[in-house]
Amino acid sequence: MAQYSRISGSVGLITLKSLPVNALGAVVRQGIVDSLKTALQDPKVTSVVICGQNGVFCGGADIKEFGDSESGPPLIPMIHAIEAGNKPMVAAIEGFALGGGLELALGCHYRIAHSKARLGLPEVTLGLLPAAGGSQRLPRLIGVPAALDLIITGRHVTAAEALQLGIVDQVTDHHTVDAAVKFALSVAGRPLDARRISSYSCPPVSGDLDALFEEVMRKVRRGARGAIAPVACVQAVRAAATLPYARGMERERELMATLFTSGQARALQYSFFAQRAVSRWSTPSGARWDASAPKPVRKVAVIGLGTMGRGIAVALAQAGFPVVSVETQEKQLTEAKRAVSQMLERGAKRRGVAAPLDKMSYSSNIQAVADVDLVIEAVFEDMGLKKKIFQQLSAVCKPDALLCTNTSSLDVDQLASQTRNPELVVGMHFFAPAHVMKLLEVVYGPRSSPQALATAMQLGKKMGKVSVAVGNCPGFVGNRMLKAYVEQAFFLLEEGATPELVDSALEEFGFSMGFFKVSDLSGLDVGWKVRKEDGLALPGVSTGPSARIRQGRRYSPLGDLLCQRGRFGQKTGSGWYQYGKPGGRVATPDPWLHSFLEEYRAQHGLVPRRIDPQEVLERCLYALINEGFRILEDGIAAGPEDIDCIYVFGYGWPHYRGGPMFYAAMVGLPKVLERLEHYYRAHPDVPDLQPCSLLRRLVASGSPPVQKWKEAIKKLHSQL
Ligand SMILES: CC/C=C\CC(=O)SCCNC(=O)CCNC(=O)[C@H](O)C(C)(C)COP(=O)(O)OP(=O)(O)OC[C@H]1O[C@@H](n2cnc3c(N)ncnc32)[C@H](O)[C@@H]1OP(=O)(O)O
Repeated sequence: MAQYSRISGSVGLITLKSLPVNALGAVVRQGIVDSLKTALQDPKVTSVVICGQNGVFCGGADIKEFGDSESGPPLIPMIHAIEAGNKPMVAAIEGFALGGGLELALGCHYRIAHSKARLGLPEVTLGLLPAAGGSQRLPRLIGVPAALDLIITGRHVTAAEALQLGIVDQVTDHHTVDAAVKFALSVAGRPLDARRISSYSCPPVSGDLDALFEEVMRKVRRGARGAIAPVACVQAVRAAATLPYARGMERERELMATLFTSGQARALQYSFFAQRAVSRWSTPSGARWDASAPKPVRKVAVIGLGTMGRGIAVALAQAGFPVVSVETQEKQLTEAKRAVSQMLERGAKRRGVAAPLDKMSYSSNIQAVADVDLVIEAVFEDMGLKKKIFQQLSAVCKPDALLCTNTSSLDVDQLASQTRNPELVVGMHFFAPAHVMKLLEVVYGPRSSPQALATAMQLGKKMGKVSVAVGNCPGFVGNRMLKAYVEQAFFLLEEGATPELVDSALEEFGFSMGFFKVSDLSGLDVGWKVRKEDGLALPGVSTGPSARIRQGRRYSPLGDLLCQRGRFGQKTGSGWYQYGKPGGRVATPDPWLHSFLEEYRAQHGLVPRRIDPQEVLERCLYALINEGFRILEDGIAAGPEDIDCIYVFGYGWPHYRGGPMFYAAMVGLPKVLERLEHYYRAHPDVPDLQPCSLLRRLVASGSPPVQKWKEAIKKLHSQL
């Protein structure tokens, strides 16, 4: 709702009231329309202030209402009525003015912001554009280049930057509504024509306007990789720059209509709520986020300063934690100190703050962690080494310290069993580079206490990560699913595809890099080492029937064969592609590799066939999705939102496709099932293609929408 009152004798005060962020739902819009009418009709009122309750101006349109048929007064005429009003309207901005919230403020004649407020038009992140006049008013107010920057990126600006850009008229450190009322009293009776932004022309740009838009559009298309909203944002701003306001608004409406009904907007809005849903974690044993208080964490340690350890230490220091970093190899320690300081300085420069160098301390002695509240072990993926470290930590640390491992796939419970307090052991699986990547898998073992899980989840949140609680199994969620995808990519090469064909299909889908390019970048030797440890990559079985079978199922030794030839990817100058020189970064197709594949197929009696991009997508993505269903069935992830966040924030799944499980729901579960059945018939020696029983049961129960899977899975489990 919106509450109306009159204060200071002559100021009408409209307060938006809709917890938690005063979103502009139907009831709020109705309240504003009614309050506005009262204020404009009351002869005692000479000016009006619009504010929000609880220190928040407005978080924008109510995203929860987007799928529903529209009810209540529409936003655009409401904002026009505010702008057209004959009494000065002042927006009192505290907390946030985002999306429709900022558009509402832009309809006002003046804007006063608290110094801690943040403003922005983040609609692009929801697959939309600022379509309540924002794309037309903002460029008229602050100019085309600055408006393009804000609208295309969706970034929030501080009140200080908003003042500098000309979005707000005044910034206050005091009570914002009081300041706005005082301001409203001072402007009462002043003419308003020059304050109505819709009547402005965009300030002229220096240089050629067409050239500017062409350049921006080129950049946006390159960066968007198939996302349609950023492109529509540019088109809408171009309309503001080239058309009268009314025609610009028509263009804004047309573009919005296309976006609004697109699958991309639905996916991004799903993702918005999924990110919030994963913070409300639960485990199969009944532990829950709202019943488990985290332990206080004041000081943290990182063990091992390789690439991962350095990134984790930087992320912790940037989040304000004092960090003790332990590295026993002196040479590595010296290098790491320099690298960590550089990373902190670069990050600080980018964010315009002081580098938190004073948060870091270093040691080559594990005793240095004696007084910390939480340790993150980040040494090599070697179970023997990790076990030894956990034994040492258990002896050295405070008895109530949380011991975490950054393992990407090893058994967290085995490590817990090395300690005095296995309930205080959890996995914190970061993604490289750990100070950049948003994802954190928090892995609970069978003995991890709810409090340990809650503490790691909260630490992740403080580090700005999307933290997802997952159960303990080889590869957890992300890497377990990836295995099925990688396997299909190899099999497709055996059957006739090239790395270029597979990669271009995946890149066309929206991944920034296809699997083979990623593999060259991260180093083929990484997977080879794991396969050797798992008993898959065996020396001396390059021919005969056993060459392509391991542990009773189809196996492709192609990756192992490249590694045996020293082709580790970019670092050696060749892998699935060639790079000209070791360390080269530009992938070019490699004739040697093509001949090698031909010889390999001939040697193993494989008759190559034409493979189309659709098959690449179906085989790679549906195999991965099928494993996702198995993970849900096993209770390793609590719901599809958890898997989707993991893939969007950790594995480069295109954000505008929501994540693999959302994508499966969009494609249609019956279709995913039918294609998996088809491929499993063709490849009965590939168990990953055998449709999982949960997928079958969801299809049999009518393929509920993805938001209802959690409920459906619970019901299906209870029927077993
Ligand atoms: C014609 C179309 C015109 C306009 C289009 C739009 O306005 S689209 C909406 C544009 N606004 C946004 O994109 C803002 C989205 N919200 C946020 O970025 C953050 O929520 C915000 C406001 C910065 C607050 O962040 P904070 O970390 O403090 O809280 P949290 O994100 O957990 O949100 C709290 C709960 O509020 C719900 N919520 C937030 N914004 C909206 C919204 N616009 N509509 C509906 N609900 C919203 C959010 O889901 C949280 O609820 P929960 O039940 O906990 O999930």
